[in-house]
Amino acid sequence: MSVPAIQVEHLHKRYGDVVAVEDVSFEVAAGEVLGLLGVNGAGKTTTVELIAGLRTPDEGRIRVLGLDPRRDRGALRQVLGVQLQQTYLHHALTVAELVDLYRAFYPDPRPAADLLDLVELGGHARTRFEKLSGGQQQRLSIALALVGRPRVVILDELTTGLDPRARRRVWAGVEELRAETVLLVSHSMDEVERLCDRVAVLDGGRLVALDTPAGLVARAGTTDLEEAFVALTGRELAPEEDGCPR
Ligand SMILES: Nc1ncnc2c1ncn2[C@@H]1O[C@H](COP(=O)(O)OP(=O)(O)OP(=O)(O)O)[C@@H](O)[C@H]1O
Repeated sequence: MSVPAIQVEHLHKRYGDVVAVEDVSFEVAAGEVLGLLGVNGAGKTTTVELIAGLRTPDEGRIRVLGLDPRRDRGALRQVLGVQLQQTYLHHALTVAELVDLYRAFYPDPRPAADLLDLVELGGHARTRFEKLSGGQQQRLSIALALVGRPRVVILDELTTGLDPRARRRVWAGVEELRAETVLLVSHSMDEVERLCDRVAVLDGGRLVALDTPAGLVARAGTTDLEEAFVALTGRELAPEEDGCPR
């Protein structure tokens, strides 16, 4: 078997008295799409920020394509693409200007036109970021995560707050990344069912289950993933947490 793209071993992270991540271990195979599913505060964002080298673990070992995210930051930046929850993009720049800015960071960036086509923003190259809709801003942040042809992509809250049509367009874009390894943070059952090979269920900072969507359903003895999630965590995802307005 090939070396995993991401290895996380016995990861711990606290913020003061708050235990955000507690003894979490998992691996993501090269080419796999792994979902991180959990309610607000489950530790998903902290976990991916640790993997991206944006935070330092209190304990534990992380490797991304064999690189240590803190020690090998420069090398990691060339192989990892990250779309995190908050965007810190310059609101007065246009879509094309932002893409060009990001392209300058990489030796062999994707062509700007290909990126904008992938996220269906080709017609908005001259639009300022602040004038884009929420869904368009989200799609641009995904395009920017892919500029450097990353081998590993982290997508956090991919479609939260988007309408159903925008969600489907974003999902279609992610499905085109099949050659890459993807770590996808989500609140949404239909999103992980559609996109993920396996799903890691986090609750209270702990990994409570890791399996295929069908495997989680079988293990919980339920009929669907939503029921399996409730059975595994004792919690329900609130309607506003699943990214799909009702
Ligand atoms: N910078 C911080 N300082 C203090 N506590 C934090 C910080 N970031 C996160 N936490 C706490 O750590 C815990 C895990 O938060 P985290 O954001 O990782 O969860 P999450 O599963 O990503 O939640 P959400 O779905 O709301 O983004 C929560 O209790 C949160 O309040």
